[in-house]
Amino acid sequence: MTKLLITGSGGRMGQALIEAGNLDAETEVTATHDKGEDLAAAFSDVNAAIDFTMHSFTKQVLEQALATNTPLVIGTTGHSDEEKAAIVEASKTLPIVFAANYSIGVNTLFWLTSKAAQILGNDRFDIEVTEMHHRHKIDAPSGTARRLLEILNEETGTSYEDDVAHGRVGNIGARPKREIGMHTLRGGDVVGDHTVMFAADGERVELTHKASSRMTFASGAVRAAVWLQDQPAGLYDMQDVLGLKG
Ligand SMILES: NC(=O)C1=CN([C@@H]2O[C@H](COP(=O)(O)OP(=O)(O)OC[C@H]3O[C@@H](n4cnc5c(N)ncnc54)[C@H](OP(=O)(O)O)[C@@H]3O)[C@@H](O)[C@H]2O)C=CC1
Ligand SMILES: O=C(O)C1=N[C@H](C(=O)O)C[C@H](O)C1
Repeated sequence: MTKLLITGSGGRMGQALIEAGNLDAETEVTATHDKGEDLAAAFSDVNAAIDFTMHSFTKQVLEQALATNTPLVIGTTGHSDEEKAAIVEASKTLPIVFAANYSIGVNTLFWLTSKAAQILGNDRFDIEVTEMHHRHKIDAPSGTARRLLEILNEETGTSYEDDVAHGRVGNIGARPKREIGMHTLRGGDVVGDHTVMFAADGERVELTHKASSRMTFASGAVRAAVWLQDQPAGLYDMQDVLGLKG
């Protein structure tokens, strides 16, 4: 039985993770942590920790995971480059899964996006990405959309800094071929929608994923925590857990 710590236990994902961790036959949630509580005590007797909280809190979670040699699943999004570098550094001595999205459907969307970009390219096809989330989400674009853009950048030889256009306004002129449009929508209780669109003269391909329950992310993260028990130190993502690489 894998003993799990869930940080951010009072949050939307924290609640789903407690449910998923106690539903899985191989895991049990034996420790929880929320703001203001003793983090070191929470890490004292667990086999893995799952963190879906706030980007600025990750540093403290990494410190405790390193101090107690506890494998870590990170679902939090919105990290700065410096915060991401701290995760990479910690993964030299600790097994860590760090993924913008733990649903099997979105990880299939990542794979499909890569294949579609290889086949269609960005010469005849214009590439646009949209995402929509609930009104409470604090980072934009979503971590999942950032990962989709990374994949599209890799496949088309474009860059996030130079070629991604975040929304459009005014007399912007005709669309440059290399441009990838990124459009963020926020409203209501939307759990998470992502679309990658390839639009050409005469035809259009749209790849869409819509999450309707946070349990899809939570059960994926619990699966990642169980998988992590047998892994050496290193930085992994959900594609590794699902065996979708290669
Ligand atoms: N990778 C994936 O598959 C998914 C990732 N996410 C990501 O997970 C994160 C959390 O999302 P969500 O659950 O909706 O957010 P919530 O705001 O509902 O929950 C965040 C939780 O973290 C706690 N928290 C915030 N700051 C701190 C801190 N400094 N110290 C300790 N605890 C803290 C909050 O406590 P308090 O309420 O007291 O502030 C709250 O319990 C986001 O980054 C989101 O993008 C979400 C879904 C799927
Ligand atoms: O904050 C959320 O809710 C979500 N965040 C993740 C992201 O930023 O991609 C994953 C999911 O779409 C829900």
